[in-house]
Amino acid sequence: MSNSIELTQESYVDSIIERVVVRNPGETEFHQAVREVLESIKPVVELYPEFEENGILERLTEPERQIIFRVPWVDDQGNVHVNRGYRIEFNSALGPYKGGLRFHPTVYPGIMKFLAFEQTFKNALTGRPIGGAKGGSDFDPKGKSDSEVMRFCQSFMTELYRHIGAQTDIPAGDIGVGNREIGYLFGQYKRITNRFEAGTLTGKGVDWGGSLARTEATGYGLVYFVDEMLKDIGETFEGKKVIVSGSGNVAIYTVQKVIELGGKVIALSDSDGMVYDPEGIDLNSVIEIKEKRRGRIVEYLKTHPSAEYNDNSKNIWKIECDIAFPCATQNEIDMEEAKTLVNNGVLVVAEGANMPCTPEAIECFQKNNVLFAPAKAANAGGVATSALEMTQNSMWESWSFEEVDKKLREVMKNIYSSIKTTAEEYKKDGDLVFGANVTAFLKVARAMMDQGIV
Ligand SMILES: NC(=O)C1=CN([C@@H]2O[C@H](COP(=O)(O)OP(=O)(O)OC[C@H]3O[C@@H](n4cnc5c(N)ncnc54)[C@H](OP(=O)(O)O)[C@@H]3O)[C@@H](O)[C@H]2O)C=CC1
Ligand SMILES: O=C(O)CCC(=O)C(=O)O
Repeated sequence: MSNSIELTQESYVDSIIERVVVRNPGETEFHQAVREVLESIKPVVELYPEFEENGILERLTEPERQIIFRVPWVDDQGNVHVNRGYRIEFNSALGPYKGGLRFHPTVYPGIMKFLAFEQTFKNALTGRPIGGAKGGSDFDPKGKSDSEVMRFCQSFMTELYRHIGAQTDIPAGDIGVGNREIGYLFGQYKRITNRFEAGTLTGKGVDWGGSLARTEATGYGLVYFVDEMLKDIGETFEGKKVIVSGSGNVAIYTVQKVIELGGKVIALSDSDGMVYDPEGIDLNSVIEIKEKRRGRIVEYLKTHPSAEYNDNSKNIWKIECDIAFPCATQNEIDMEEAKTLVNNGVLVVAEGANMPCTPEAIECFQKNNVLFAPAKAANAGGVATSALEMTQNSMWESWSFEEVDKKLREVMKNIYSSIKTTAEEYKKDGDLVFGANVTAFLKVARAMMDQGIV
């Protein structure tokens, strides 16, 4: 009897993976994200036949709503351009849809769906009442003037506004969407709706409804998470050699917190290349180049001639380090980079970006006893602080930096301890990928069961 139940349940999970591949042809990142979650929760799904009876996995892998729209805009020379806009409202079992917007030329449905699917589980881990969504456009803000970015954001919001709201769907930033873009998006939302509805977007300017520490939150939260992992093995950041890929929002504030805790960051990158500074990266220069001037990381050499530059950003993983933080984009660490990191004696790999390590790379880290922190847990500090921004908005309050930072630290500590405990309960001690997937899945699945077939 128990054998037959096991067989049925196993084929249920496999059939859902197959179904996702068939129903979403060519969307490889989405297939990858679904496979990663479903394969790891398989033994748990087997324990609860009611999940199959209620079509939980069929519903969990199908977005509740997918919005695709035209975004026309005019450049500074008067030429008309047309981009494509997306909002994937994936799952609202735990609360209103919540997740960032990505503006990058590689954006297509496969990337939007993988991000929105992941966001559903990440948001569940934060302990805040938020569902999962993601959106964006194939628009490339690089090289565009502020006026062009403003006109694009206004056009994007002219369609998006009808789908979002503080109780419905609350977008925020992601790659290519920072404070500037959120400002333009919010301005247009306010103009169209005639409502100053602060809780509709997060990542706002601190003078008009934004939360202190939201800018820093993803990077700081990532480092707080790893600090907990290190504590468990009697270690700290003190004196550790650290590599951080990317040089955007997540990377910059990861570097800032690592330095504060005594670590030494020796390399950073952007999509053109990487810099290696054995003396320790000078963060103020990076902030000036990347955050203020929107320049290229190679410019670091102008003020730091002893640093080295390499025009292949993947080469960053060849540098020997104790802790690696991939904070740029999906699938930036494949098997080859993972093997190099392992051979160089890496102690911890923690994902700041969403899905930066391929499944083969994760397997390589886990087989070689590298402590591995999956994105949906380790980078959840950003969205958790967005939820704190929503709370402040609904209370018409602004909390101090210290207050928000303290809450962020508690959230990261709680995520670490809950996913670690889940892994132990299922005799998978130390497997934080399993712990994160199962903890989040059970929370979302049980809420879906409570709410009926919707
Ligand atoms: N912002 C947030 O709160 C959160 C973000 N994330 C994730 O973190 C990651 C980074 O986001 P964020 O920092 O906000 O984005 P930003 O746009 O601020 O920065 C992205 C950085 O990554 C670099 N980059 C992009 N592609 C590559 C590549 N192929 N190789 C090397 N570098 C690359 C960019 O370089 P260039 O300047 O050349 O474009 C840039 O430095 C994403 O995966 C995002 O989904 C996760 C949780 C929350
Ligand atoms: O703050 C948010 O709502 C979203 C952050 C985000 O996009 C992410 O966690 O990947």
